[in-house]
Amino acid sequence: MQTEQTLLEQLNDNQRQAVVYCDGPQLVIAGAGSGKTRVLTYKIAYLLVHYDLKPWNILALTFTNKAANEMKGRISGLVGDERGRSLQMGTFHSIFSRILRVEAATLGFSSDFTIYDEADSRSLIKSICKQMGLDDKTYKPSTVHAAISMAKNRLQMPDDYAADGDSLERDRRRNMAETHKIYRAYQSRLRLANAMDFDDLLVYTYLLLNQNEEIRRKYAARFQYVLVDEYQDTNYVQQQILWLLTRDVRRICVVGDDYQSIYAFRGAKIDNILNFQKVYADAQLFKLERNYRSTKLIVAAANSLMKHNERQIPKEVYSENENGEKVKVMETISDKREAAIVCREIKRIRQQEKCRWSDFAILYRTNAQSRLFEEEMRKSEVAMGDKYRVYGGLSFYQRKEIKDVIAYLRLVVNPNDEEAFRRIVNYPARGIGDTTLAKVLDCAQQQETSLWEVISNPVQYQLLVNKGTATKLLNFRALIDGFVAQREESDALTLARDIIEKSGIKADLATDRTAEGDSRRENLDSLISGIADFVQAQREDGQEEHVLLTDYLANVSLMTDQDSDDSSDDKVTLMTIHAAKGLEFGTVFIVGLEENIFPSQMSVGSMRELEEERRLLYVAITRAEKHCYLTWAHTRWRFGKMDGFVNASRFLNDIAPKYLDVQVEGGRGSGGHSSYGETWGGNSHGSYRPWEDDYEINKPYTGSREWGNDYGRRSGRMQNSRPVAGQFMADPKPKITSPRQAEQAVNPFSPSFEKMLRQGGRWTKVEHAVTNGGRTSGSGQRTSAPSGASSGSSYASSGSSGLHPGSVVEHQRFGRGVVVKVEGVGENAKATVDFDATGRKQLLLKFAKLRIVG
Ligand SMILES: Nc1ncnc2c1ncn2[C@@H]1O[C@H](COP(=O)(O)OP(=O)(O)OP(=O)(O)O)[C@@H](O)[C@H]1O
Repeated sequence: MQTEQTLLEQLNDNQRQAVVYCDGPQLVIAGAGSGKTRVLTYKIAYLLVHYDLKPWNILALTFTNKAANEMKGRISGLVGDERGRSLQMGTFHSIFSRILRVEAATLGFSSDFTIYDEADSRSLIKSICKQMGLDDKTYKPSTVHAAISMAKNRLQMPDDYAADGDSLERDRRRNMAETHKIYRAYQSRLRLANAMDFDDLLVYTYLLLNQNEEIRRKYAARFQYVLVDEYQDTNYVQQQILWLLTRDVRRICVVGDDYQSIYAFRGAKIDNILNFQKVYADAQLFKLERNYRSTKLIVAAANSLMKHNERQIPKEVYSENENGEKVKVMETISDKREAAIVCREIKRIRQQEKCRWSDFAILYRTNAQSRLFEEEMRKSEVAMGDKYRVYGGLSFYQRKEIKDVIAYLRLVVNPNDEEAFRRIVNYPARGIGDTTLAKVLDCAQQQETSLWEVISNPVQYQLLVNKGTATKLLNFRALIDGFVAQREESDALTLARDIIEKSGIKADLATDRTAEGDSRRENLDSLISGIADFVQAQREDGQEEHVLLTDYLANVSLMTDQDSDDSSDDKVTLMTIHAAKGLEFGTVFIVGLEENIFPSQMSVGSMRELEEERRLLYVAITRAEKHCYLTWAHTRWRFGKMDGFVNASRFLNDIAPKYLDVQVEGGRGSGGHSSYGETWGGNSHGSYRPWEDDYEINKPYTGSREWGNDYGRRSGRMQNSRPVAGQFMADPKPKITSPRQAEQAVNPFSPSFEKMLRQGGRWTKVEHAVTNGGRTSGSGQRTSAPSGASSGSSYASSGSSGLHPGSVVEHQRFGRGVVVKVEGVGENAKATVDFDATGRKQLLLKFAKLRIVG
């Protein structure tokens, strides 16, 4: 246990001031890496030691359960286990779901309500659309759910929504005019199922506190001090709940960084942090600006990026660490090369600095981008197949076999749970088909009751099924009833084991002798181990003898993205930037810095969204301690074809060039200050000369160019206007998976592929795409005319046609030059060109697209 004195000694001046100020509302703006967690942890310890507050009177809200557990552990270390354990600390959802269970009756729910996850919500919407006769291609469940979720985030209930002209108009424009009716049906089905979705946990907490003054006072009095982490990512409802809880005593401390607000797509409102001092007029502002994590140059680069955002609280984050090296920008010819180069760099740095695999992270905008890196790592010559871990994709709890068992557990706890019922009523198969289920559903709808009620009283609800089906339904009911009866005596572990056995799931899985079947059985074992762990942990925490299923389910359903992260492995991390929030790594690669990927296509039309994308890049850069790389590729495969309109991300132009060391594939960087250009071009790598084989024939490019100006010009004038599908949006719920099997990908430079292109006549289109930086079409037409280019110019094709000594040509990177010699034919056609700025080069025409300008 530490004394107040020793606690405060571990903080810098600004951190200490933020910790000891407890007289009223407080806003702590904490720059990246400035010790936000430390301040929160120590402040709570200080409240316990100096003010002798009782731990249950302190409410601390975090972004993930993991963060809460870590903080609890650290506080216990400072002030002792007993006090640490009793703190009210967790995510908004987990803390408020506990309150809702206690107060459920006031809201007309029973305390055993189920929490529907995203998949449940979508499945329910799908079922409603089906019943309403709406096409689920027009009314995509995910889109409808997003609309409902956003409405809830605005505290707009079905009646408000139906009366809101703007919402109705927007839905009409999207051909989804019936959304308000779906919303109404959705809310009523949730209620019949005694279920709440994630958003409801907040909405009902708000309604509970707002409509019941006595209850509000009770909790306002209980939570004498409220602390909130990551305040920049709170939404409107969360802010409203906090106001209800703190408006009397106003002892609230919010910590956050407006620069790191990246969850607007989930409803987060940066205005909460920007306007905190308006809402709490007497709030004191504290700024933590010293970054302990990164080198000076990384911090400076990140700051320079943020100068381009208008909406912000001004701050000057600084570092007292060493200068370090500039942020490296790597421009590669293709997405495959990008992956190859990143892997090579990881190996080089690891060997040079004797660091661990886990010191590296590859961060991308969307989950789909991980595939190429996985493929590269799995190549035998790269041999990193077991050295990486992908976070994303299907989480453990989303796997079918796990969802099946959880559905049984849910139904036992809350037999009215419609989604659980529908999932398992005929799993394992017991002869209750879709037609029967549809009848039960219709009956429940007409009688405004749950599916369970209908099968419990089929006669009363006039369920019209034949005798055989009625018996099957009764048997199912008896099976579940048996577990319900057992629920009070058995703990969660025993009950889960019994359910797997008696429901027939175990027998069903036993029949599957495939590798897939093995993995399903292993997953079930793992689920059981998880339940055993939970039961054990609860007992160690002094919970009662029987750890109830309700507690386990509440815990599982509120797991957040990062909660199952086991970062103890020594592996390279591959994850989206959203998932990397709050983490730090020695070396960070931020990949795919291209227009329409980062920033995403969805954001480029709106200033606010662009600013959010810029903040996302800020978050990514500030994860790096020592080395930070920004990479982009001239060509990228998407949706099974090469995207030949790739431009560098406009954000590269936002970072002050003096903090960047630009490396162009095949040549030295523009910075000229780094020795890195040498190794990159291939000189000091000995045998590794990446470009000579597949791109430029002669020596690597050794010239320089003005990165900043060039990108400004290019991204400005050659915007890609093609739509990009949702696959490239941020995955709102990144999940952890093991490395997955390599998928088949087409290698743009493989012999067979080239042959295919030549034969299929797509070659011209693709080869233009390779290097002409945004101009389109096989005929050499451009979608937008680059400034200074003559409108009559044409491209040299894969052969040498059109090119002859004396031709004046333009190359995207080397600039203008005069052709000296043309030799070879077809595939092997080469040209020797004297470039004004960069000297003589010999180029393979099939790759080095030259535009003939004179
Ligand atoms: N006063 C201090 N003295 C030494 N190290 C510190 C101090 N405060 C924080 N640190 C260290 O700085 C690093 C960053 O701290 P922390 O993770 O709390 O930052 P953060 O503000 O939460 O960062 P971010 O918002 O970027 O995720 C940690 O390694 C932490 O131990």
